[in-house]
Amino acid sequence: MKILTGAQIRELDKYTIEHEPIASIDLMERSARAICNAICEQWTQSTPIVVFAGPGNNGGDALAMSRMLAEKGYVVDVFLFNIHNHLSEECAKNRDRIIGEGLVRKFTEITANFEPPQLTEKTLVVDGLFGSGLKEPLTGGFASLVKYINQSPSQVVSIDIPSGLMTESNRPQEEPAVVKANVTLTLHIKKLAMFFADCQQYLGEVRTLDIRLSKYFIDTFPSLYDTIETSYIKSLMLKRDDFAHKGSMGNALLIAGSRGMAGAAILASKACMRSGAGKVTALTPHCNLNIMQMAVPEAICLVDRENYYSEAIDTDCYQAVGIGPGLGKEESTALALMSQLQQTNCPIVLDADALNMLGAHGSWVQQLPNNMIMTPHPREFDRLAGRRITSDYDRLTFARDMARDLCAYIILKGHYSALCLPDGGVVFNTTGNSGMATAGSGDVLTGIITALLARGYSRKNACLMGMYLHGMAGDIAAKRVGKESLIASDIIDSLPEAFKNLEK
Ligand SMILES: NC(=O)C1=CN([C@@H]2O[C@H](COP(=O)(O)OP(=O)(O)OC[C@H]3O[C@@H](n4cnc5c(N)ncnc54)[C@H](OP(=O)(O)O)[C@@H]3O)[C@@H](O)[C@H]2O)[C@H](O)CC1
Ligand SMILES: [K+]
Repeated sequence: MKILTGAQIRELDKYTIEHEPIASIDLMERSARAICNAICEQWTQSTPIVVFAGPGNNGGDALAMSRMLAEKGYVVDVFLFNIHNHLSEECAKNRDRIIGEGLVRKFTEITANFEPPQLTEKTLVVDGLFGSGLKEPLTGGFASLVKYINQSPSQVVSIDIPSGLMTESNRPQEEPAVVKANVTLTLHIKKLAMFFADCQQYLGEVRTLDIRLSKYFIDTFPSLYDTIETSYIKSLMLKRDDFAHKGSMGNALLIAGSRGMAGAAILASKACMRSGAGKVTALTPHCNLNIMQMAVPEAICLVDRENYYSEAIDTDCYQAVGIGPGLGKEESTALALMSQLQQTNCPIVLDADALNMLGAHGSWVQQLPNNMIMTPHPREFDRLAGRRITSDYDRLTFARDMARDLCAYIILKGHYSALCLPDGGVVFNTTGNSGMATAGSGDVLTGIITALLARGYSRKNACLMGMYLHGMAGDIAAKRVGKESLIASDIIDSLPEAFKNLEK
């Protein structure tokens, strides 16, 4: 599903209104009906409802929904904030309708001073103050109201997006004036902010309500942001030739491990073997040779004479190289890495210490050959960026620019891992869970993507499929062992089932 910006959503609204065609007020009626139904599914008529409506169409949605809830027998108190004596056309129409019907218990239009109502544990607050039309952080009276709502013991449902949260960029504020919702009922399309870790505290459970906005517009309108679709990933699956042999299924090399970090090399190599590569070779320090051979007997081992990776090797016989898990940060390792990158012609995945070493030698980042795949977690990325990152949006924007400038594929790992592409596009992954926040999980991803590259997937497809499979295997593992106990090996053990799901 594409993710549209606030400005694009306004165009989508306009397009739907013109081409369905549907009157703007009726589209609001449709949105309000969807919101009303969602609330009725979760809360009964015995729940007293307090609605805070703003002056724009978010407020209009809230007013129309209040009328519908009252028609269904809910006890609803409505507060409409019209401080500047200006309401959007649809908001004003819905104010007149609500007054005309007279079904809500209390309707108050606030033009100056506001005496807040009592909000108890039983109350359900519906937040329809501001939606996608918010222009800047809330201040003054609205900030105080948000604080009042957040300090109350009431459950809160936000319409479209919690009031105070911008649809895209949210800079950190000392005292953020953003509603903390228990449930966010977002209209038709998730907003970009909903994919960021630093916005999750405001969103609660996010439910997307279908309000039948133009499918044609969404399908044809170019968007920078997208999410992975299962059907698309399934369509990418390469078929295994019946006459395949290990030499035709991809020869992958992993440069991983150092003294005390054999585990990273083992996890990456096992994941690589489990992801379809015909042959996996691990280049690892001599001190790790025995443990490697015992733990991953399927892999071939090449050894470095030092206790760390110290020398670049010839990679002409490999179809993909993954570098970084557990590599350490010796200066000679960093030099070997740069020399390896210059002399390797096949696709390369850079992870963990490979990224940390690039971050430590700031100017090296700009010297990277084109088409690198990088899989940083937030801290690794911030080191690579070499400047202070202020928010998840800031990080994503910087990663997008970097992917374009370096012609690279950057996977920003997180709950919704984001693949930033050389053409400026971003694709969010939708599989995975918090149990995967565990040591070695990233090494597994490196192994998977390296295998997929060796198998013959393009860089973009290997990244998409790798993120998706990694998350799906994590989800399968979480079902089996639970999120608390999940370890990286469980993700590898679940890869066969994840692959089988894609073949269905
Ligand atoms: N396609 C859809 O998803 C549909 C969405 N709908 C709903 O409409 C809102 C968006 O409505 P819009 O009127 O564009 O915007 P808002 O209601 O969010 O807010 C606009 C008003 O807020 C004022 N404003 C903006 N920033 C601030 C601020 N920092 N402090 C105070 N006031 C602010 C703004 O005032 P201006 O003077 O700047 O104009 C407006 O008065 C969307 O979220 C959905 O809920 C439709 O119902 C149907 C389809
Ligand atoms: K809202």
